[in-house]
Amino acid sequence: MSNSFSTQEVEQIVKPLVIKIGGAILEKESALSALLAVIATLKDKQVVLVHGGGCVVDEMLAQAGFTTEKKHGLRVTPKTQIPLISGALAGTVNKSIVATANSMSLTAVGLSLNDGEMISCTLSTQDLGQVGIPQPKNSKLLNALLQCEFLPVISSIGALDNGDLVNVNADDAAVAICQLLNAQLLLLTDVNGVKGADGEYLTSLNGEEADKLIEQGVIAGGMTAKVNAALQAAQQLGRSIAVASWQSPEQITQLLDGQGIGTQIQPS
Ligand SMILES: Nc1ncnc2c1ncn2[C@@H]1O[C@H](COP(=O)(O)OP(=O)(O)O)[C@@H](O)[C@H]1O
Ligand SMILES: CC(=O)N[C@@H](CCC(=O)OP(=O)(O)O)C(=O)O
Repeated sequence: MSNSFSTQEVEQIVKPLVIKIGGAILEKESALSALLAVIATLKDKQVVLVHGGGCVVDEMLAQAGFTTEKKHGLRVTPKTQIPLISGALAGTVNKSIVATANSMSLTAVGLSLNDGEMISCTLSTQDLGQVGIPQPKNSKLLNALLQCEFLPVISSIGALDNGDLVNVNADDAAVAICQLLNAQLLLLTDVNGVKGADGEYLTSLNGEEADKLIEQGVIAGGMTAKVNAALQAAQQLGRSIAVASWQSPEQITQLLDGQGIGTQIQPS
């Protein structure tokens, strides 16, 4: 009997799905559970979660009496703040997502970028302190975990070749994990996608349009880092990357059915 799937559909089915969640989901326990409940229904799909937690870092730094600054959506990270930032992201946030997932029988495993040498980092040249630029390195650990049906949950703390810890923007971390696995990528945030100059959500966005909107200040803050990360992934993988909301996790099944959700960031 011949099957009726196109090559593209078959690729879509067998590729792992990397889902990046922004930190704000952690402030809404029911949203995280709702997302994990949808992931639990994707029985034949290998899923990897990459998470941020910028808002948790903001709170912890403020509590410790530190001020913090962001440039183009990236946190300036003095070396002295690394213990606190890595403790927040690779510790508190990562362990609490893993615990919530395991309470829902998802058999999650908490990791950071340097575990199993998945991702190597170099220091950003943008004068940001201990901020890392991630590159895919070794997929053995992730492939083994996925084959054994674990749900990997990855924080955006990485390391340089000399062993120093670095803070990586979580959208950049998700792109590197996606490249490592040649996976599909979905960037989930607290809004329904990227808004254009008229304040309406865009269904599609290419590099040229994005540069203009960033220059005009229409795309700002954390959305700048996200759009730049998505453009890089779209360009490298030769396919569009969705930016959508974690507030509507049921959209994931639409994405897997080949429908566009949120804003599709296009390769140029
Ligand atoms: N053009 C834009 N369209 C949508 N959101 C934008 C835009 N420009 C800035 N933002 C802001 O970016 C935020 C998402 O970025 P960020 O807070 O870093 O998300 P996450 O933590 O999910 O990575 C939105 O909540 C919104 O306030
Ligand atoms: C270098 C850099 O900016 N690192 C980010 C890492 C966390 C993150 O990206 O969190 P969200 O996805 O919730 O924004 C930070 O310190 O906030």
